[in-house]
Amino acid sequence: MDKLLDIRQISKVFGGVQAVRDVKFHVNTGEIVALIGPNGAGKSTVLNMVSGVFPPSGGEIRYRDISLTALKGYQYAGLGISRTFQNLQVFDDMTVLENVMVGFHSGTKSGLLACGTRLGRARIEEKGMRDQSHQLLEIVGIAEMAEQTAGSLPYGKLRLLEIARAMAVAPKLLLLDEPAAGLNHTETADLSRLFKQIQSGGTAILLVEHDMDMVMNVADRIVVLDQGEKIAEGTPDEIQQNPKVIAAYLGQEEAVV
Ligand SMILES: Nc1ncnc2c1ncn2[C@@H]1O[C@H](COP(=O)(O)OP(=O)(O)OP(=O)(O)O)[C@@H](O)[C@H]1O
Repeated sequence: MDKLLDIRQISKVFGGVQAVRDVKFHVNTGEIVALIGPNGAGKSTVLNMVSGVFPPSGGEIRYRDISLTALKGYQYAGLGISRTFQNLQVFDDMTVLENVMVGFHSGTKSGLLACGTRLGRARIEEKGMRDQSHQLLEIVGIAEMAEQTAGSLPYGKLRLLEIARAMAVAPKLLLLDEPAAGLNHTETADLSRLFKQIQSGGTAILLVEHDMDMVMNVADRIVVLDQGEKIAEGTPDEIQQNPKVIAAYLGQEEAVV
């Protein structure tokens, strides 16, 4: 399998806090990798470095043959990396469909300004965007809510909306930060199926998640962080039996076993 994302010994220091230290792992094309660990282990910090929110203090992140470490956040457009956030980022007053269409703007040839003034190519692209946005809403299972304002959706559906929007750029790599947070058991199971479906379309997923049922169900491989360092990596079966992982989780409310 091809390495899509290669994280090479990255570190992050915030003031005096060493949030991440020499972490190394990779994600293959079309693979689902879960990044787990107790609270404060450094998972979100790794995701933020991969998605260009801030650079590593040390080490390198390679995506295909590009060094992400050298890029600014805005240079990520068009790379095929997309993400969702721990805290929902939807526009409450816009419709569900419009929220998904926002996700297309970085990928359109005419750009946001031309779309706004509805000139030639922009209009054509907008029709295309509407159709594709509808398809994405169908994939995540909320197409019947397309014309409702996003603010009227229940929490679980908003999570699906965020994923539909992240899919607008047809990502090769989807970064998900705690997508199951606040979801009930049925919603979590539905989301797990959706991730498998997204994977079958060729998209790789790097998933930060506390819900161990979801992680064990969907992940091909799991990377475990504790206090900023990688302590284990393996298949779900291997991780569930790893003594270091069990010890790291002792006293945490989310048990691995
Ligand atoms: N912007 C920041 N400034 C200072 N310290 C930070 C910052 N972001 C994270 N940290 C610290 O870095 C460490 C790792 O935090 P991080 O949020 O990456 O952990 P996490 O594994 O995602 O935790 P959780 O599961 O609770 O979300 C923590 O000690 C945290 O307080």
